[in-house]
Amino acid sequence: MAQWQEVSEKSKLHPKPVGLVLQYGTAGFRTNADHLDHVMFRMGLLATLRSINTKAIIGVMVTASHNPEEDNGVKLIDPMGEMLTPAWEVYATQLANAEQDHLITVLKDLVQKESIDLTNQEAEVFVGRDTRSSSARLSDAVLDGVTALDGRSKDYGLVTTPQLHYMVCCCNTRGGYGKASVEGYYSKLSQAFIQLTKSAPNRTDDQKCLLVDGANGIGALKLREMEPYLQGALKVSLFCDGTGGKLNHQCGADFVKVQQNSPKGIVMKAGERCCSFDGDADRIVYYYSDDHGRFHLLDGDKIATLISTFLKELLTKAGLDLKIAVVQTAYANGSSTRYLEDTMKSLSHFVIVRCAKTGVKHLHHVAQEFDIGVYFEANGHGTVLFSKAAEEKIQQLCDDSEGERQGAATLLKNSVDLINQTVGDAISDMLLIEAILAIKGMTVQQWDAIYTDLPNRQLKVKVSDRRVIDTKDAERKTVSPAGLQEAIDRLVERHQDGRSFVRPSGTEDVVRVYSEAATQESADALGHEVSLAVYRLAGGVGGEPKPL
Ligand SMILES: CC(=O)N[C@H]1[C@@H](OP(=O)(O)O)O[C@H](CO)[C@@H](O)[C@@H]1O
Ligand SMILES: [Mg+2]
Repeated sequence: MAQWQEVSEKSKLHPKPVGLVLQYGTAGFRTNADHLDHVMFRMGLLATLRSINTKAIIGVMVTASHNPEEDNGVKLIDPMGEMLTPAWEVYATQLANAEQDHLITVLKDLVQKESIDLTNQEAEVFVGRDTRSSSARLSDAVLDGVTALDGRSKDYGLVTTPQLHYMVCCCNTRGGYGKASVEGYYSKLSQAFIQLTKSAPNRTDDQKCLLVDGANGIGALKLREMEPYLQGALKVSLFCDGTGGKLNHQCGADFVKVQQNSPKGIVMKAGERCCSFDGDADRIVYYYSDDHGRFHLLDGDKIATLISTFLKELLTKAGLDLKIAVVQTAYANGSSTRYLEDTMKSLSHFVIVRCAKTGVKHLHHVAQEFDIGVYFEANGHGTVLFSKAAEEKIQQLCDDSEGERQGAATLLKNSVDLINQTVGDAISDMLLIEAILAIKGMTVQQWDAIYTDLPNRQLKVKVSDRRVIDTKDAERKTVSPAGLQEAIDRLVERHQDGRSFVRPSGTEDVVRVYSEAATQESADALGHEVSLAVYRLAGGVGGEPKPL
């Protein structure tokens, strides 16, 4: 059993800056890398306790995703590869913020509350990291934390966030989900992709080509490693591969989505299919430039539409009666929701549509309620979940049917294998999208034309305390401060197809404002008007928001 005195001594080697307070945000802790050594050590402790508590392997990923290179962060992974359960986020925050002389009290409290038996209990933690210059020393701090509580650890070194989620799930299912190695990951996904694209025999070399922006991060490294496994079934031209530019700087999925523009320096031919990963390769967005040089973004909403249509068509062909749902957030473009709810229904492709709070953990949870749950945030983070029963029915049909039904079931089965169900995965999502486009013989323009996005705008407002804003209805309405929702309602009414909502960010000290309307001018004006209302009613600081 670990000696508390010893843990306390070891913790002194990872000193906490006195007074520093951090929150476990939408996706773990994230801040300047210089302030995180103690957090990493303590997350090593927490992961070890969680491992004892769940009798399973827990993952710790050192990354700050799409943040600048100077930042870093940590994400914890639960037994089935999903994100850490919210109940333990509270402990994570308490541990990260405890001053040195209070740390053991907080640990003992946790052990007592969760009835963790520290005697003769095995614990194992998997650790991975992204390519940031600070990540190696920070992941060493995590490993120190695990050792301090006598846990075992396995250091996977440089991996994408979804690869580490996959490893955790593989091991905890005793190989049921796959082989827990990067080679196992590459083989599983590549095989499924090759099988799927065999159903598109007329694919031209042109259709096999894809331009990939690796955000100068881990995704670029890993995609390059994976290429031989794909055996030419996909021809990737990789740029922002980390050899020259800076991580996430003027490139990557977040840059492309927020700027609604291509990464700096990339040369795109008209109509050429391009995609961008984010800094830890758990997000992806697609885009292309048309004959007039106009930029077209295909975000998480367009991806969810493509995937759910594909799956729904296969279910119909296979004669499988499985409930399929698409889970979005309030940031989903209104056109996508209308398309999913109305147009697909009229095409006899009925899917259930749900709205969850921002943050993948919320979407994942809702998606688990259905036979098949497709979930995507508008920014390109998402995946598909299949229930055990759904997977079994698909497998059974592969074995027992013939002809068109068996063909459809086999495509479904290969899709299940290609999808990383633990978490959004840029590489897995990319391969699935490429396979769907190939099988449907669809160009990126045709995909884009499924529906037209409503013009929209995302803005940020600084307030003295963003917690004064409370929301309901999956963040689509505010309940406080008083009068804000009424003000937003009045402003929205003045714009054709207007919609707007505000919520406190979980990763930055700002209030986010979203607006959409029939024209860009209108969306921008509405965004500005709502920003002003937030500024006036929710304690804005600094100068008043200016019109765009
Ligand atoms: C509008 C938006 O894109 N919000 C992002 C952002 O959360 P905020 O709570 O909005 O800061 O970071 C999250 C973690 O990466 C991501 O899940 C989420 O979608
Ligand atoms: Mg990310």
